[in-house]
Amino acid sequence: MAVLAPPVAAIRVAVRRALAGLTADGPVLVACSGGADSLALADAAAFVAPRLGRRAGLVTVDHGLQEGSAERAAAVAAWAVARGLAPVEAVRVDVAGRPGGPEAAAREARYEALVATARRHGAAALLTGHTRDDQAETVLLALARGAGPRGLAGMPARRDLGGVPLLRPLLDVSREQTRAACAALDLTPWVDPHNSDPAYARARVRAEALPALVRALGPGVLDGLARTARLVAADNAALDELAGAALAAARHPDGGLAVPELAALAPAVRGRVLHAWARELGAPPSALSHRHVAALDALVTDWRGQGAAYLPGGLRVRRRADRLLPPPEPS
Ligand SMILES: Nc1ncnc2c1ncn2[C@@H]1O[C@H](COP(=O)(O)OP(=O)(O)OP(=O)(O)O)[C@@H](O)[C@H]1O
Repeated sequence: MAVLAPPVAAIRVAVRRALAGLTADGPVLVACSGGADSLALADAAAFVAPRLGRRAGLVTVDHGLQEGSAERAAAVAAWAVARGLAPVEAVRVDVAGRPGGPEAAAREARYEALVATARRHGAAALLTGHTRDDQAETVLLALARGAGPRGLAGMPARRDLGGVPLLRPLLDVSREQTRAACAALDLTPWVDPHNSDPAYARARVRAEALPALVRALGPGVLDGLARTARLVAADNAALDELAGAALAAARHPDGGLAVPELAALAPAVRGRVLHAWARELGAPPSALSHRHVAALDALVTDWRGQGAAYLPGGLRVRRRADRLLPPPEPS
């Protein structure tokens, strides 16, 4: 009997763990670019899911941005069908006319298409191939831009994406392992030229910063960064729970928040309460920064009769007496 290559076994174990926790019916769908990470993930899902009484399918998105992208999508889909995955879809998206840079636009279009496809098939979950290396890059980038705990927690292993559970089974698996698994399985991954394009900060972190850290500090750096993300995520969950209770306690029936209640909170909890409230008021999370939350905080802790704090989305929060007042309803 042929011996199973260790990286193939490790990836199957990781996928089995992720799928074992699913209770909803329906297939799981692997989001696959054809790169080594998501190809190894798709192969493992094809092996593991039927053994857990589930179907595994695959969806690959063609952004139409690179020469030959349609052929790549078709090749990934053909491989998936041959591998026994079902359902299999290659979805073409239109990236033009979206706000932000081309990378952000492609990402937004991709996630929209992935969620729509998952919903159409009643999928129990969508799986992506983010690895421990992606996590380490994310944490390093977050540290470098001075992110708070939310950024340092990196990518969660599980989150909700428009009503569909998004799972990242490979967050403890290294990129070296996904490449080795593909080689052992005789799979030829697609190599995304963007991943090595020095125009992107992440590509520079991948090609230069992380290898330099590994040379200086040893190979444990990648595991260390990923572990930091896990530890911070656990603290975040606890602080978020405290903040949820504190927000409920500070609410006034007029939709405002009671300043004395807010002032009594630890700064870390108060910041989260104000962040959550700003989101509730309609501030787009992607535009909501530390600066906006600090302006709200100043209405509580540095009150000098100043004017309103402005939030993204054209929202204005004022303080009157001992209350923070939500923006007036648009007339
Ligand atoms: N075109 C695509 N179609 C479907 N899923 C995608 C596509 N591009 C990325 N993904 C999903 O998002 C994950 C992260 O993609 P990203 O490009 O950030 O990382 P990557 O390290 O290049 O991954 P991979 O080696 O699998 O391409 C992938 O592992 C895959 O699950």
